Amino acid sequence: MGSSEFSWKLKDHTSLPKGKTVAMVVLDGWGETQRDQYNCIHLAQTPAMDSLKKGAPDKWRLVKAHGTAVGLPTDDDMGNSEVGHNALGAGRTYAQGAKLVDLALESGKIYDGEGFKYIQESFDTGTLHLIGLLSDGGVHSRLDQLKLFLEGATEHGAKRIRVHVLTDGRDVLDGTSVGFVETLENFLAKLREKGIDARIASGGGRMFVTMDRYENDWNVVKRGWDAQVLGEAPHKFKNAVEAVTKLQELPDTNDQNLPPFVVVDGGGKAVGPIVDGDAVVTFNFRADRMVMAAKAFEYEEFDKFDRVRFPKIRYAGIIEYDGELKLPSHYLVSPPEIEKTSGEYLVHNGIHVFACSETVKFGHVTFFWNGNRSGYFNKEMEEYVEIPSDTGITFNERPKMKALEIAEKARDAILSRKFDHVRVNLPNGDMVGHTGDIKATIVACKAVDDAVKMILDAIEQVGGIYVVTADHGNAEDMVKRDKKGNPLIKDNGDINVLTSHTLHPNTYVQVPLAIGGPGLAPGVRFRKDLPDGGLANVAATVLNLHGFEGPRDYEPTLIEVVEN
Ligand SMILES: O=C(O)[C@H](O)COP(=O)(O)O
Ligand SMILES: [Mn+2]
Ligand SMILES: [Mn+2]
Repeated sequence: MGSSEFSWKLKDHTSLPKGKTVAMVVLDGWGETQRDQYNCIHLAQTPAMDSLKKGAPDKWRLVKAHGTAVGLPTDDDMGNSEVGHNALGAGRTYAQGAKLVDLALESGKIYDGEGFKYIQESFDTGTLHLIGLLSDGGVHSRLDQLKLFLEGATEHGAKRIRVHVLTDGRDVLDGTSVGFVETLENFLAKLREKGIDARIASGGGRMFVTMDRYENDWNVVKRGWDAQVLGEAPHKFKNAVEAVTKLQELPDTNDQNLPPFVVVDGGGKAVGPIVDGDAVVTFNFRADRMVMAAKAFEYEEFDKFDRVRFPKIRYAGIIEYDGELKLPSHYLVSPPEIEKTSGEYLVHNGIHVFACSETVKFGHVTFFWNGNRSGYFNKEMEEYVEIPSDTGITFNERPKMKALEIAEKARDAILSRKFDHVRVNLPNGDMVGHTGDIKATIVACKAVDDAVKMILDAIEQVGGIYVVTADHGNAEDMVKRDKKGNPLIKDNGDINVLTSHTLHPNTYVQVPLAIGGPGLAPGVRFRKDLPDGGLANVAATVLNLHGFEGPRDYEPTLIEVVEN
């Protein structure tokens, strides 16, 4: 075989042995920053993670998990699970959805593609519906992209437009949704001045309406379907600003879990249900929380809930959400082609893989890890275990989530000696951090630490190796800060709670990376020459620990072996 021909076979590492069980533990939303009263990791008892830190600098270090280091448009973009797990699994960074949609809108190429031409067929007689997350969070979508697309679509023939908004408060501060809705309303008013019939037709909070993920709770998608397609919701308003303002006043309600509403005309009739002949575009560029809605819009055969009406529409995603399922079949921008991920290399090189998390993060260690592909590479070599998440609650109500159950599965997988690579995501720091509940987040961090301990103990027993890291920050800082890093305090003395991931001014967010275990060969330590290493460097590092060199096109390994 010529040297230019591709082979899945990895080169043997020059000095590191094969045959060690490697536990790959990802702490979701666990960053490193100052240890103050807003740092829930610091406030919690975390002896296992604290002891790993003592290994610095040879066995514990920080890695970048935000911005361009994970393929986001700028270094002012906080990290997130999608780009973090993509980088961890693929060993390289890719221009991600946010960036690809930016480029397609900027160049106008978005309007030349098959996907746009497909929906354009509806513009003469039908309505163009846009459904997605309304904020500038940049994790799932961005308002500036929505505005550009609205403008472009009208220039390319759209005459009647209905926007179905999902309020955020999770990637941006809670309470900001009214402002985003106002901005959009003003923008649509300008389109109306130009003769375009453009309005907001429905809405609801992202965690309660439409944006469920990994099939945790189809009721969430159903609520969206009822409002967007059927024009039915428990709350009816004359306009969306009034809707969001009023609904927020309900007890225990915030932007994330706002109940669904529809906008109605003077006669009480919904202004924008989706009907035969319409076009629908979901404008979130991130897949996980749009896949379920995409299935509802696309699949003829569908039994997840009663759709009542299945209109004959032209549906496109702003991007393709699942390359394996080819979902949706029409899309406006091609997704990053994430190929030859470390997970695929592992199974081609005889490594048995076990991956586990609970539902809300299950796809992170499978779908995202494997380059946005659902399913196994090789069923004989892999086992993916999903522990059902609690549904119908916000996670501050049960902050321990399923951390213990995940750790038990990982422990059993390690002790069974059937697997060489045991990968888990521990969701608590992130999922509870997003609720903004500091007390609950402290409990969450302790639960994560207990889980880490259980996994490290199992690794100890089998003489294995552990790698512990995180995908981005969240629980380590729960307050919104000014540019200098000082907490922003409201007039009434309350803090401005930070529900989103973190991006610490000056240092930016960095996450820990620790290696160790009895199987780690003597002399293995972190290199000193890659201080800017990021999550994408972890894949080659892990392949080394399995006894292989990383592929040549991967970001370099973070470890070296020195003579003792
Ligand atoms: O989808 C979410 O829950 C948040 O927008 C981002 O969180 P994640 O990137 O950790 O999933
Ligand atoms: Mn995450
Ligand atoms: Mn998160």
